[in-house]
Amino acid sequence: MNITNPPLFSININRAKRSLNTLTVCITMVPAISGNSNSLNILDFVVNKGHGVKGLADLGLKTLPHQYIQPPQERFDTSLEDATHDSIPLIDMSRCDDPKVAEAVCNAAQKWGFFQIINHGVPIHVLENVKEATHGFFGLPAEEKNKYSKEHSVTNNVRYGTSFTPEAEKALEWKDYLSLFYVSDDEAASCWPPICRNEALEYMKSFEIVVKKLLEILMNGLNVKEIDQTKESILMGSKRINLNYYPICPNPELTVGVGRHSDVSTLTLLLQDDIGGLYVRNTMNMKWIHVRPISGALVINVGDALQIMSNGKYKSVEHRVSANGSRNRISAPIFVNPKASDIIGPLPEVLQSGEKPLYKHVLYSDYVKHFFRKAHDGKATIEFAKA
Ligand SMILES: COc1cc(/C=C/C(=O)SCCNC(=O)CCNC(=O)[C@H](O)C(C)(C)COP(=O)(O)OP(=O)(O)OC[C@H]2O[C@@H](n3cnc4c(N)ncnc43)[C@H](O)[C@@H]2OP(=O)(O)O)ccc1O
Ligand SMILES: O=C(O)CCC(=O)C(=O)O
Ligand SMILES: [Fe+2]
Repeated sequence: MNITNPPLFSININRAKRSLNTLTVCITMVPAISGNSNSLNILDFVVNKGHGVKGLADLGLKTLPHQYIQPPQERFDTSLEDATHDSIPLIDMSRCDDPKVAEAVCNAAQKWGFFQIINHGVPIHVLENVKEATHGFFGLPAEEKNKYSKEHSVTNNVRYGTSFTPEAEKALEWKDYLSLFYVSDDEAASCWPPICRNEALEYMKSFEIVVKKLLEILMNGLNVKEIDQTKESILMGSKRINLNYYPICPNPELTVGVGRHSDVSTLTLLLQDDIGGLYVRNTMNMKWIHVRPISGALVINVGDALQIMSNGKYKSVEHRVSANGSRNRISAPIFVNPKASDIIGPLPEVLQSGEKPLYKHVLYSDYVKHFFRKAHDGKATIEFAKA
């Protein structure tokens, strides 16, 4: 990575004084992070002490710490990117039994890997509640949030973190997250943070019907006529909700909110607020398309598990998120996945006609662990399953 002249930190004291918590942080942390090469202290403040990038933003930094400076080829040139007028398909699910809707869903999954849906049946108040609960969680003091970090969480199923894999990344990403893996209502009631657990659970449950419908349509497009119990487990045997928080960034042009990656899920359903910043690769010309926020809509994308099961027919497309210089952004993806113990590979129905398998069979948890052990690297994860 090419980093020249790492910027010095400068802190806006008035902004930092706005809350007592932040003031405490400010007094105790300024000496520790005011150098220009003190990477250990930034990591300590953001990762170990659990302040996250929100903690940095609350200090009112005027320049981005050098640890967040991405190499030039990974940065955003939003003037170029917003100039492309392509957009991913928008599909109205109110007549989801209409063959035209099924055709639109299958075409979008093949051509774009991404689409937005409206009239999906998830009540607006459920979406609004989870957005509010996300702001609630990230607004908690660092000590509270840090109870859910990898080091302190009572379970692996609940994890508060920052960036993606800080220990493996050459440059960090400007995002904090809370990841909630669903095991049971009882486990959620005892382990998920009280400030967002009911809202996250209600959100996850309200999706069940539309997820099943989408998978039924997509399976039909692969000649899979019935989703029996085995298929149901492989397609949607596990669910994870992430609540993502992208605070205001002092130099958004130098960093990313999330780097280029594809999801390892079967399908991802994503709720974003009205701020924007999600970009999807147009695989036909390799340009980036902005996913325009549409009130009440959900963004759907194919994940690697479905690309593998469909033998490449449905595309798990690279996407990334920009950082924002003026507004805090949140998003809430639900990752619908195989179970960790499932073996995934191209479905027999897809290979029936003699098509050559592009992927081998892999244990799904091995695939996910491979994804989580490295930094974001575009479409490289799927190499792990190449035949
Ligand atoms: C955070 O920023 C992100 C996240 C994403 C996510 C995109 C997705 O598509 S998430 C969907 C993933 N699928 C599942 O969770 C369902 C299946 N589950 C499993 O296979 C397992 O539960 C497991 C996730 C592999 C964890 O199994 P476990 O036995 O508990 O293994 P560990 O040893 O604890 O973890 C393995 C390895 O992964 C790291 N890790 C685990 N959970 C998370 C998490 N929620 N977030 C980040 N990293 C996680 C963990 O640190 C371990 O690494 P080690 O180096 O410590 O061994 C997309 C974009 C983003 O920016
Ligand atoms: O925040 C977003 O819009 C997308 C986040 C994302 O790609 C992810 O969490 O996998
Ligand atoms: Fe993603």
